[in-house]
Amino acid sequence: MAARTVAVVLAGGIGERMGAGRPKQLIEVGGRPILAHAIAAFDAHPGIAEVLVVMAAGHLRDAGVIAAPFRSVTGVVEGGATRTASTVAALRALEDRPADTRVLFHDAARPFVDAPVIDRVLDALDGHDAVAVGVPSPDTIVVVEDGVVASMPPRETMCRFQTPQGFRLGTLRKAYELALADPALRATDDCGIVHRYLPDMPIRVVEGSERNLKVTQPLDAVVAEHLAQEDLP
Ligand SMILES: Nc1ccn([C@@H]2O[C@H](COP(=O)(O)OP(=O)(O)OP(=O)(O)O)[C@@H](O)[C@H]2O)c(=O)n1
Ligand SMILES: C[C@](O)(CO)[C@H](O)COP(=O)(O)O
Repeated sequence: MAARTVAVVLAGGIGERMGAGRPKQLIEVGGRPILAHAIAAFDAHPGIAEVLVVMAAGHLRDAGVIAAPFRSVTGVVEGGATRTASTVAALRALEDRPADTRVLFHDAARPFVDAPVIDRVLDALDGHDAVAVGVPSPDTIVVVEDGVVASMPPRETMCRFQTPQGFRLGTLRKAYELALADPALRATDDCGIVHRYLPDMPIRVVEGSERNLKVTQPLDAVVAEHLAQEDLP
């Protein structure tokens, strides 16, 4: 029997850049918390059997209340000081699962992930152990060192990563095992961990969506409210 596919909603951050005085995933857009939007997208998807929420310390009760109406949420666990540490908390919570389990890691701060994006990640996991979601960059991206341009990669090769990022659990476990043994570990996402510690592992990139924005700074909350209003019946 195929292993259950799990979505991990990472909500372990404190939203420093948002400066709302509480984690930004608790802010409401379109009348409900950003965290609820993110959970709802996976809860409603027929390919997702289970959702695990990783929440910032001190806010587990809030997350429990938000998650309670969703049939597929099987747990709310405490996150760590970094996104990477929060992923580790999720991996611990999933340690009894088979290595071929498909697991999708999603930023709670991306409330408008939709079914077509989730479909593309799940489909790509049939042929790959690691899958990222990306959108083309409308801006020219440059590498800056000491305040001057060090290189200008061709824009058509540039892509902005979003989430969910999908993995076979055994592959992500292996990458994290190596990463956690590295005192110089630094990463901004889980594909970054796979890329650095399992460099021969191809990471398939599938198309994301411009609506799948990450609510990071106050202006993003204004845009998110606008998008949420568009979705209301
Ligand atoms: N220790 C952390 C840090 C981040 N995240 C999650 O990772 C996603 C992307 O992180 P980011 O946008 O940076 O959120 P924050 O860390 O909350 O923001 P900031 O860096 O401004 O504090 C968010 O859903 C966030 O909750 C997490 O689970 N655990
Ligand atoms: C995972 C991510 O959303 C991909 O764009 C991004 O790297 C998260 O970075 P953050 O600094 O934790 O917001």
